[in-house]
Amino acid sequence: MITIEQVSKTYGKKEALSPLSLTISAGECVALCGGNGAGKSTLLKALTTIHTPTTGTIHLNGYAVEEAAYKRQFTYMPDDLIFPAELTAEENITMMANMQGAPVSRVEEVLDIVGLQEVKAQKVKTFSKGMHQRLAFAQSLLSDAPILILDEPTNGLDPYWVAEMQKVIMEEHAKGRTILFTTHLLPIVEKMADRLVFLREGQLFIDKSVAPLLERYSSLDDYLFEQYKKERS
Ligand SMILES: Nc1ncnc2c1ncn2[C@@H]1O[C@H](COP(=O)(O)OP(=O)(O)OP(=O)(O)O)[C@@H](O)[C@H]1O
Repeated sequence: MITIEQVSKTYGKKEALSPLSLTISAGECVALCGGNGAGKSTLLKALTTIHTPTTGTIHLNGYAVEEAAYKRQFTYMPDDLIFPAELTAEENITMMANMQGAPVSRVEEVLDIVGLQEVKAQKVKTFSKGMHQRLAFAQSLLSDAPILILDEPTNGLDPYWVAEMQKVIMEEHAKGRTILFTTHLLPIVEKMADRLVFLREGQLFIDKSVAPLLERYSSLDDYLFEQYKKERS
């Protein structure tokens, strides 16, 4: 369970996130959407302790940020992960497994899941954008922490890998893990998410269950278009 209470973030004079409260139940799959600069990554960075919120509190499965158990509750795929370029894919993932306290046996499994087994001996500097992205996803699968936090996981992937990654995330969801991911692609939200949380200019704009919306609208695009129209009228 993720409990966010009145969390805000200000960078200098810029309020990237206005005080925001949100509860995500254990086992839910939530898509965090919104335009460029809406505050999605800022919220994920607060959740993952990369940034300290300006105000508010966050609990993961009841643990506060200050408690050691907090960091054991989640695994995270950032949108800007930089790997040591001179190390191979396997060396990078092994190093991360050691840092995360994950069993080394898991390294080969995750490289397999993301289809990098055959190129695992290649230095990361030779990798394409999509291969980097799959490696970042692989490291997020090392630990079996109950909450999986993914920042634009399908960014830069070709259609085959978009579908494969969706499949893996849905399998993790089916195992009971709580998933919070950001995306700009509403068809992915339709396919994967139980719930759509949409930020606009650092504020909560929409928080709705996806299935009932898809009973009323032919797509989430149509629903969002209507919300914007309502606002302007
Ligand atoms: N380290 C930082 N210093 C100053 N401003 C920042 C910093 N990080 C983000 N911002 C600003 O905070 C706002 C929210 O940014 P954030 O990266 O959270 O948006 P986002 O919703 O993830 O956007 P995108 O879809 O483009 O990735 C933006 O106006 C951005 O310029």
